[in-house]
Amino acid sequence: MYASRYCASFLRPKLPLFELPSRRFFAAAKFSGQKVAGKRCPYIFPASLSYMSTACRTDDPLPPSVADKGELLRGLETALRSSFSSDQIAPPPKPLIIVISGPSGVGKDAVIKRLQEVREGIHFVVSATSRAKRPGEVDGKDYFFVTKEHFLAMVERNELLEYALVYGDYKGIPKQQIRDYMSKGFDIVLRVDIQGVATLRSILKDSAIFIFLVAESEAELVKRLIDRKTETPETLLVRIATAREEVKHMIRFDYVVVNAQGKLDQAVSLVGSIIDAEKARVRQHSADF
Ligand SMILES: Nc1ncnc2c1ncn2[C@@H]1O[C@H](COP(=O)(O)OP(=O)(O)OP(=O)(O)O)[C@@H](O)[C@H]1O
Repeated sequence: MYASRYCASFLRPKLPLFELPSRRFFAAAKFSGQKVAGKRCPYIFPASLSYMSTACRTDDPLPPSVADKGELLRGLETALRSSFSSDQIAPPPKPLIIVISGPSGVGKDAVIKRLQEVREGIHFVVSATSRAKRPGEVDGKDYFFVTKEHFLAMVERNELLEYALVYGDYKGIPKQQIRDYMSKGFDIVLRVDIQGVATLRSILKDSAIFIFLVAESEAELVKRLIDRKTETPETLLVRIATAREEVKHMIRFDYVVVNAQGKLDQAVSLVGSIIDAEKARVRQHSADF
């Protein structure tokens, strides 16, 4: 495992408490930055220390024994006058809110479903809707299917983060569900129609990431909608006309992901990479609503 061994040098005169590591592994080097085995030592201890020391790698394949490593570590701690902390250096990533939007039929549901299958710790917030259930949809899984009256009562009680009237039906996001899952450490995925994006941006600002899903072309999007067999020619027309308008709002998003025909996994993998990158940010998103 060790391609090289460590060597260090410690100038003896000012090291009263310090035991020199065994000579078997540590060749003496006279001062920081000195060449050892033909290489300049990359690690240089501050010159303000009461002595100078260096640690560098040579090409010697022999690893130091466990005892020697322990000895070296203790020596380094003594030199630094503090022990090495085992605390995590990077702060633990905070749960994210990921907003996914895009034209009707682009594959929002398909991408989210697959993302949940391949990635742990994702909670897809189940929206409430007043639209009728489509064949195969499950109440509480795909949506909470409620009556228009029930939906408006939820609005009245301020239970929704955002809601909109989409193609004659209400759709909205229950706040409590987000709070509950974020407190358990889950990343939250919200699926909203384009008109909800502007509202969510104004509420969540930079505390969420906004991903716009597109097909590779308009022609592919139309084919996909036809193949889904859920639309009449009239509703198809409305969805396609709306999709044309929606693409103009891409600028509101942080990322655009192409969900190309037959390449669902590629789109899902890109969404996963975006989430990973966002979690590695130094200044993390923090939601407060
Ligand atoms: N990459 C893909 N390749 C082929 N077919 C896909 C792809 N992604 C999704 N589909 C299919 O396209 C159809 C539309 O997908 P989906 O219902 O997920 O879209 P949506 O954006 O959620 O639509 P809506 O907003 O109307 O609910 C579905 O039949 C789905 O299985």
